[in-house]
Amino acid sequence: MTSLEVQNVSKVFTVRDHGRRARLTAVDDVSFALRSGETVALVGESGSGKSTIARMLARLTRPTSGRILLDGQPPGPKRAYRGQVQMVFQDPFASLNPAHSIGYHLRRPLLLHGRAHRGTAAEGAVDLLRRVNLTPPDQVAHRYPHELSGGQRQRVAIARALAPGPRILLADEPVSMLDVSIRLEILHLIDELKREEDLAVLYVTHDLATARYFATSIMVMYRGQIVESGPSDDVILRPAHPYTQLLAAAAPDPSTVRPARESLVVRGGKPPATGCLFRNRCPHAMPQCSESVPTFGVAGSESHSARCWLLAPS
Ligand SMILES: Nc1ncnc2c1ncn2[C@@H]1O[C@H](COP(=O)(O)OP(=O)(O)OP(=O)(O)O)[C@@H](O)[C@H]1O
Repeated sequence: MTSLEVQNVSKVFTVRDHGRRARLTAVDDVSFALRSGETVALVGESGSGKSTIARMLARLTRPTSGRILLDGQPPGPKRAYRGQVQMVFQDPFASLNPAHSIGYHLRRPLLLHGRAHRGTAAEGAVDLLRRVNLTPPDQVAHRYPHELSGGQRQRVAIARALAPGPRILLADEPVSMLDVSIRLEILHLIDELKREEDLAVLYVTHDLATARYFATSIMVMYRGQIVESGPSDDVILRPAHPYTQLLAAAAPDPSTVRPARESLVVRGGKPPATGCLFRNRCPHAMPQCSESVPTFGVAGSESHSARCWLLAPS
């Protein structure tokens, strides 16, 4: 069983604020694990730090502090790590090179990661296209990105991510740029591949409905922190943190899929710098919320917890 463990990871960016250098904590002391055969959804509004987490796991950016362990070990060289951990990006239009054929996009990682040699790479590419249901695969291999629809391109991006034979797939808003009508197909494809290949999947999304449907567990992020996590149904049906409650109340009917970017955005005044970062938007804020934010278990579920004083045992 493969696992990717995130231990107390933080990411601080240096940004310019009115011409002065300032520190922006994009991810603040986050811990969780991804395991084979499970999808973990990371949900939260825009700017909460979801992509920064995915990018740190893909080793596209370094954590400022904390550790990421692959099967209990500090990850080795980047190429070997990328053979195990692959990412699918949000924008299928930007992620493929218009100058190269689809077959080229797939042969390259097969060769680079030693999964094929010159004589077998073309066949390997066709096999990958078959696995993501792009038919007829031998013809699709000769096409160029501009000849494909957004959904087909995202299937190619998924095929390319599968090429090195990864154990972990990071899917950063994989359907948010696609036509609503094909989003579920792509999410079902990722789900099928997860089951067939026993992948561990991180699903980054704004959308609570698909998070609940496709993920084993959900983590809710607010301003760089995971404020609630637990089994998907528990988090959505019995949200414990006032922020999750707000998201769940604003979410669409779970049987439909729509871009939830707008629906998840809730408004408030200037955010606090310490204590509970949500307290200025919280209808239940108490004096102790300005001091510390402990994590409490939610009664009735072993793995459901939230960072909120409302859950303190009386
Ligand atoms: N390279 C960077 N330099 C400076 N700030 C950054 C950088 N990347 C991200 N940030 C900031 O970090 C915070 C978290 O951004 P991130 O993209 O991780 O959020 P997100 O939850 O993925 O948002 P979205 O859903 O819009 O993609 C934001 O305030 C963002 O502006």
